[in-house]
This record gives sequence, C-alpha cells and structure tokens, in this order.
Amino acid sequence: MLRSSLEWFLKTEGKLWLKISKVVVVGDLYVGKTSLINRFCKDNFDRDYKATIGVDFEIERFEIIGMPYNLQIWDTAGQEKFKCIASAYYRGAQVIITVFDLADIQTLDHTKQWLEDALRENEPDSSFIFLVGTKKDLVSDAVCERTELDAIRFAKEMQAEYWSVSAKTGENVKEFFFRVAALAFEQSMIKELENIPGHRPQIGAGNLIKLEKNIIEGPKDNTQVSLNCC
Ligand SMILES: Nc1nc2c(ncn2[C@@H]2O[C@H](COP(=O)(O)OP(=O)(O)OP(=O)(O)O)[C@@H](O)[C@H]2O)c(=O)[nH]1
Ligand SMILES: [Mg+2]
Repeated sequence: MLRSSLEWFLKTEGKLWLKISKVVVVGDLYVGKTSLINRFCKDNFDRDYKATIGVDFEIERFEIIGMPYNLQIWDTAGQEKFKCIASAYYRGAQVIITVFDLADIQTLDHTKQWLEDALRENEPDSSFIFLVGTKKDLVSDAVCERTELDAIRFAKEMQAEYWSVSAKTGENVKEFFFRVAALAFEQSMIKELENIPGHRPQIGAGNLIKLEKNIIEGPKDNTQVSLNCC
C-alpha cells in the first residue's frame, strides 16, 4: 500500500515537493556542536574555540530517491548566558541532537536537562532524538568503551539513538547526518502520504527505508535508499 502510494506520489506531487526538516543541536559549551556541523556542512575543522553566540544555522541539501530534501540545522550556544536566546529556536524540531564530549563525562550528565528543555518546546513524540558523543579522537578505545556503556544507558532512557563521532578526523560524521536525513525524510514522506485522499499508507510499516540494526544503537551504514548530499 505504501509502495503504490509512494510511486503515485513520485509521479505527481513529488516533482514539486521540497521539504525542509528542522534539526536542533544542543549540549554544553565546548562539547563540539559547531565543529560537528562544520565538519558535515563545510568539511572543515577549526582547532580554535569560538563560542557560538545565541544561535546559528546551516542548510544542507540532499537528494533522496530523486527528490530534493533539505535539513535546516540549528546550532545553539552552550553557554548559560545565551540559553534564553537559543531556547527560543527549539520549537518545531523534527530532530533533536543532544551532544556531549566523550573526553568530559560531566557533559553526558547534562544531556538529559538539555533534552528536557528542547522537548518542552515541542509536541510530545514529534521529534527524533539522538545522543552524540564527540571528540572520539581524544580518548583511548578503552575509555571510549567505558563511557559508551553509560552513554548507551542514557540513550535508552532518553529514547535516543546513540552515535560517537569525531569532527577532527571526520569519523562517523557523514554517516550520522545521513541517518538523520533518512529518518526525517521518511517521516515527512509518511506524513505527506497520509494527507493524500485515497492513498492512506500503513503507518508503522516503515518500509520506505529499511534499517539493518536496532534503532537504539546507531548503525554505521544503514540506509538502503539512494541518499546524496548535494
Ligand atoms: N580533538 C577534537 N577537538 C574537537 C572536536 N570537536 C570539537 N573540538 C574542539 O573543541 C572546542 C569546542 O568546539 P565547538 O564546536 O566550538 O564547541 P561548541 O559545542 O559549539 O561550543 P559552544 O558554541 O560554546 O556551545 C574547539 O576548540 C574545537 O576545535 C573533535 O572531534 N576532536
Ligand atoms: Mg558552537
């Protein structure tokens, strides 16, 4: 049912469809939010710290199964004095990315509060949640594994999918954002198909994009659709 709806949609409305999904990135100061976004959107890395003031955003263009699709990625400030400005931009987030520093375990403890603040501004169950450990290059494999045990526990409690990345080396960064785009795209498409009279998809079937692994632990190569970053 969903497949025939999708085929019909691609032949008709899909040609004119341009969907933008809002992604909000939150977490303590200095954890590497801006660096993560810059690695993905600009493929660069700056060793010097320049605190984000309030908020900033990037738009990243994708093409998924032949359709243009954009992620609007909001980079928020971790500094307490900017929290008030940043939180004004939490509303309407289809994806919330909660970031901590793998080399600073305290920042993991604060992720629940960041998530709570972001969720307060959004409809219940309307956002995908990710927990991302950054600066993987700074910790040994042993430390990383130990920290990840806690991180995976946190992720389960937060109903989030866990990923570890390094903006410095680029490890997992592209894979992570492709995963974000794939999930947000699929959800947008299902919502769009629901609105087409006589083309009611089976909600929950989720067969637009097939995932190979458990949703809680972030898979490395998990989309079977053609997903291109433009
Ligand atoms: N080694 C290493 N350093 C990183 C990585 N990611 C970020 N950094 C460094 O960590 C510092 C803070 O990074 P930012 O991306 O500015 O942190 P932020 O979370 O955006 O900070 P605020 O804007 O203040 O909230 C910078 O000096 C970065 O160069 C990483 O993956 N590896
Ligand atoms: Mg920043």
